[in-house]
Amino acid sequence: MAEVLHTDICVIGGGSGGLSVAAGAVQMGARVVLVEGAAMGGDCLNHGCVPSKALIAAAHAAHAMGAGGPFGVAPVAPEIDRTAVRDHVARVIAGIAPHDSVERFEGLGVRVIRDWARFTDPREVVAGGLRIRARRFVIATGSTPAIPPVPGLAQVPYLTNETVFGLAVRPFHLIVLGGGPIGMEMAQAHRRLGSRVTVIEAGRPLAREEPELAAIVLERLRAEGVEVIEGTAITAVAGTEGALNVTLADGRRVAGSHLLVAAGRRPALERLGLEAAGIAHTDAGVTVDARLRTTNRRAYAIGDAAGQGQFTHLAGYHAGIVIRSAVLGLPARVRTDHIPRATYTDPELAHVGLTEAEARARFGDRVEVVTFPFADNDRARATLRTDGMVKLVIHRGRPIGAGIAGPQAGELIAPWSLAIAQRLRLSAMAGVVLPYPTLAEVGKRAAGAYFSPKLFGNAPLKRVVRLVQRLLP
Ligand SMILES: Cc1cc2nc3c(=O)[nH]c(=O)nc-3n(C[C@H](O)[C@H](O)[C@H](O)COP(=O)(O)OP(=O)(O)OC[C@H]3O[C@@H](n4cnc5c(N)ncnc54)[C@H](O)[C@@H]3O)c2cc1C
Ligand SMILES: NC(=O)c1ccc[n+]([C@@H]2O[C@H](COP(=O)([O-])OP(=O)(O)OC[C@H]3O[C@@H](n4cnc5c(N)ncnc54)[C@H](O)[C@@H]3O)[C@@H](O)[C@H]2O)c1
Repeated sequence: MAEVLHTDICVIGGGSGGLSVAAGAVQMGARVVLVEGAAMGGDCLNHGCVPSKALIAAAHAAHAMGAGGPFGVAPVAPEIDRTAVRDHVARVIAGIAPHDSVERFEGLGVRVIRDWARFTDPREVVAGGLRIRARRFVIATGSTPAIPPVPGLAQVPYLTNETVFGLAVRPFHLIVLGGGPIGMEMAQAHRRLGSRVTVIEAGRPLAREEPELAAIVLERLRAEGVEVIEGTAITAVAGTEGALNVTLADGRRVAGSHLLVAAGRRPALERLGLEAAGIAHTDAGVTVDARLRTTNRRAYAIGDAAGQGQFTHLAGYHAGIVIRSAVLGLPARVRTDHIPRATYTDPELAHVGLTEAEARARFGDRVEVVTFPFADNDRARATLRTDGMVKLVIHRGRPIGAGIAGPQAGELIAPWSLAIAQRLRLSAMAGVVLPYPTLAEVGKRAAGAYFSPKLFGNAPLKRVVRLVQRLLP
């Protein structure tokens, strides 16, 4: 008979969400068991955010060597050692790994079990030869690459986010299936590292984003030589290692050396035995309420497994909600309107709140939109990075959506995340004083663009000003 382990909180999955719950809960005094079946740190550290941003940084360095011409700096062709690039990515992961390690978590007082967890009944999980009975369970099992049912795909060697960062060779011609954030980030990075790249997207690339902002990114990718075929799906795949052929819905064929499948994600639930615990789920993820509680009152689901979006910062935010609820007993509820997202292409693409289309569907004609181009920002001009735009969606004097395409958009979205989270008035964003010359001024100027027509060219205001000027001593 297996040993029974009693605990307050059992966290299943040691990725972005699960580690945050475990660290927070144990340091507040709860007894915590953490079960992780693969590498500590989850997708973000091992196969996602961290390696992708490290690869993008290497690609940026390569691109910069050929981009100095307009500054009077003669471009040179970079010599790229793909083994060294792969090692750089691995070193970045290894540098962060201690923060997510078994040793650190055991040092905090968490009991870490390295195994796959499975529910056997509504209040018991088995893992590592133990029966874990917990007051509360937190399902934080993340997601895995969705592999579309394309004929022939299962028979060819293809890459996913779980294998692409281990490549030590330069793909001669990388075909990317899917033009979402993963597909586009990887397409540009590989192009800059010397591969020919073709992205094939069934619908619109970066479809979730404001179309005019996505268009800025797409134009740049195409200008760098990434071929983007949109509006047609891959319907068949054939070939062997190094010699692959894909057939498109419109009959076209594309031949390439490697294929990266970036067709979305599916929640990693299959190992969990959710039925035994009475936990309902759909293809999108575990069914949760506004407090992230599942249909089993002892269990919560967070992060990618909860199917409400796939971002590390969302998983971290979910963790905070669960800590307040399961550790402190407070009735914390999730908000979704203030969660930002960024895609780390160059230029970057970032958004928080509603898009214009979403806002119009909700508020109709009461929505106002202003835009401001990076071309009118002095820092962008000085650095020759004028390809970009800020787009603000405004309702009753408050920003309810902000999108940015441009250099450092992922950083520049920060004040808008605060503004939307705190429901600040747009006047606060227009009135802030920022250092000159910074890219951050594009946000302030966009907010100012909303007020300019109301202040300048306003006939009643002009009459008041003339009167004041007559009366002033
Ligand atoms: C290529 C790529 C790039 C990305 N870039 C970004 C980015 O720049 N910014 C961003 O915010 N997000 C990014 N993401 C998304 C981000 O990685 C995820 O949203 C995040 O990792 C989700 O955290 P999580 O805790 O829900 O799951 P994960 O971090 O995936 O952790 C889940 C863990 O649970 C474990 N597990 C699963 N089942 C079981 C079980 N039955 N028992 C025990 N353990 C189990 C898994 O092994 C895994 O370690 C990217 C994703 C990819 C694929
Ligand atoms: N910077 C970031 O924060 C970041 C980066 C990468 C990933 N992520 C997260 O990971 C999630 C998944 O990203 P993703 O890019 O894999 O998924 P996605 O769902 O955003 O995009 C997948 C695309 O593949 C297309 N597709 C599917 N089948 C196809 C076929 N047979 N032929 C051609 N196209 C096909 C779909 O139309 C879709 O546009 C993102 O939504 C995001 O939440 C975040």
